[in-house]
Amino acid sequence: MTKVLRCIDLALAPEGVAEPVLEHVGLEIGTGWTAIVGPNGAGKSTLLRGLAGLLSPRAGRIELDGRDIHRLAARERSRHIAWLAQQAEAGGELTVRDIVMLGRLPHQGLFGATRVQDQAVVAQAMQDTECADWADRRLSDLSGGERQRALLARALAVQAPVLLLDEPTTHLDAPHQVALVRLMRRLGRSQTVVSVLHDLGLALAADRLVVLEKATAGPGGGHIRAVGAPDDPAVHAALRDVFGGAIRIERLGDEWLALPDLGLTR
Ligand SMILES: Nc1ncnc2c1ncn2[C@@H]1O[C@H](COP(=O)(O)OP(=O)(O)OP(=O)(O)O)[C@@H](O)[C@H]1O
Repeated sequence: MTKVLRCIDLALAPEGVAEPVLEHVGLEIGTGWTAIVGPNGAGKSTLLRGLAGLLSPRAGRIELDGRDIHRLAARERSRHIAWLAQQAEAGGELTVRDIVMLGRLPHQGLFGATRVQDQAVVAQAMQDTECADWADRRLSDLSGGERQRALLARALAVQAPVLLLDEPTTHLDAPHQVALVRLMRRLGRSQTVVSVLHDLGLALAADRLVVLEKATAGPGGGHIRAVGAPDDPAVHAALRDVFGGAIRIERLGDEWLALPDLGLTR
């Protein structure tokens, strides 16, 4: 099973943007759950889109177990790398079950015949994201959080060794955020799970954080400020720096908490 993503002196820019927003990215991401964090506009989604093979590098390259991901056939790449986008799709007339079944497409034959095992994988993915109860409803009729869970189920249904999730907790209530964190930790035991997260409290539950820093002036020039485990002091220092002192990081038992430093007096 392929598992290791490696960025080598990588520069990336969104489509149509002249200057790279991220430069000199050197990073190796293997099995486990990795959270990408950083300020708005630092390039988190751009990095994730790059890892998914959706952007051509402006410099350097990205390898999956030593193979340049841009040399993989699209179908092969989509079997190896599953992807949840930041912007939820409307889904048209498709039901939740139809949408989740699309996750099996990279594994199906020429005529897309659904196999018994595909149905079992789809059922499991809907169970893992708690959307089995409304499997026959149209995606377009669901609430924001329900839709997010259905699209997450589609990404899970790919059963790819690499799972890339851009803001997967968007629209989720607290119990479903907790369930998703537990799921990412569980999947990380055998898969390479990478998620962009704004909620630093959730990100500190990951095996590893990648902290991005925005360039001090003007567009472009974003870079990796720190990579490490949630208890790594260098990661804490980087988080405090890139968020301009707006957060405090504290330990509570075995967990690390990131709290907004509101500075309120009552
Ligand atoms: N289509 C685009 N056209 C022009 N600039 C873009 C485009 N998409 C992104 N950018 C710019 O690229 C930079 C990085 O954007 P990106 O979406 O990767 O940041 P991010 O860290 O994910 O931000 P956020 O936390 O706000 O989601 C930003 O300065 C953004 O304005």
